[in-house]
Amino acid sequence: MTTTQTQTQTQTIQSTPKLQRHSRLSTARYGKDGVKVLRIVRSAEWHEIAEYTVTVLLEGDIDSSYTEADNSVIVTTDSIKNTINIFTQNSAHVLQPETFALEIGMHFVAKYEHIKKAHVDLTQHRWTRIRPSATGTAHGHSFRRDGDDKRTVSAMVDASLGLDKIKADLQAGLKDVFVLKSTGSSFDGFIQDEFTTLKETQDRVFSTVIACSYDLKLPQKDPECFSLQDAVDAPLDKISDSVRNITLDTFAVDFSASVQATLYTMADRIIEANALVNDVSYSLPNKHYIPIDLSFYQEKKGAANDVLLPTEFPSGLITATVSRV
Ligand SMILES: O=c1[nH]c(=O)c2[nH]c(=O)[nH]c2[nH]1
Repeated sequence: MTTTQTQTQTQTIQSTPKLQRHSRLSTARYGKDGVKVLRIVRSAEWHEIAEYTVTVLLEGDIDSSYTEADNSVIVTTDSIKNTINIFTQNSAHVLQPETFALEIGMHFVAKYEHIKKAHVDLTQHRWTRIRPSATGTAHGHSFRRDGDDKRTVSAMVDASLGLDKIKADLQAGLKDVFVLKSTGSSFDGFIQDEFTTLKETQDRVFSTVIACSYDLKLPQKDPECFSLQDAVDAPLDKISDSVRNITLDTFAVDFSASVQATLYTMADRIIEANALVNDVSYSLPNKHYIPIDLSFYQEKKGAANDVLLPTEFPSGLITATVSRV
């Protein structure tokens, strides 16, 4: 193609009249999803590690990138990924997931004037120190993935009113905590009508994959403006441990009258034990294990329900948010 041909084509494209608009942009948020990082914090023989999957989404004066093909307002998602990697290397808070997420969010609203909000979601994968049998003590640099469950953080930094009036929303939680108790759970007294086939039971398997999220109300030195120090000063790891322990202890020890009742007890205890937590949400799928009828084979009819069929779907799904009174 000659230069003249190229120019003519370019002119044709540029002179295309703008289409009449039938819409407006209501909301827009963009960024990088699923950025995976492992940080090693080295100190002689003792290493600390943190593995995260991070999502950063930005909001602000970016509408023209959608409506006018104006890329001049775009901090590329590639740069967002690079920023996460660089903060993972340089941050003094990298081992404290809530503070780390807030720090990344603060960076984007401070660095780019037209970026008003940053949403940082972070999942922390479990690594626990191996205790070699020769010593019985925690090893300095060897770890094992002791479970699928993860710690979660969802941080939002809002500088819409200016950098001297920053607001921060912070939720933390856990997810993918797969638990099962083989007794200590009943379910009866529910509505009986022409749609009901479920039998009442005083003894059933209770299994669920726990997802829990709690809002954190951080005390602020300056009530008008959030600062990272507010997160540094808060006992965030202690709260996380407390939520995990209460959730697992309640599930294990309490007799369950229903998934709903167990959910409420867990959340109520978390609010009682943690002054900075005012709202707790749970999502508890009821993973049904259905007794397999072996009465055709067993000598004794109605043999104990010791063999069950694990079913993934359909599952019940019990959710709620519980708030401080
Ligand atoms: O704990 C339960 N809650 C329900 O709402 C329900 N529904 C159901 O079929 N089984 C159960 N179990």
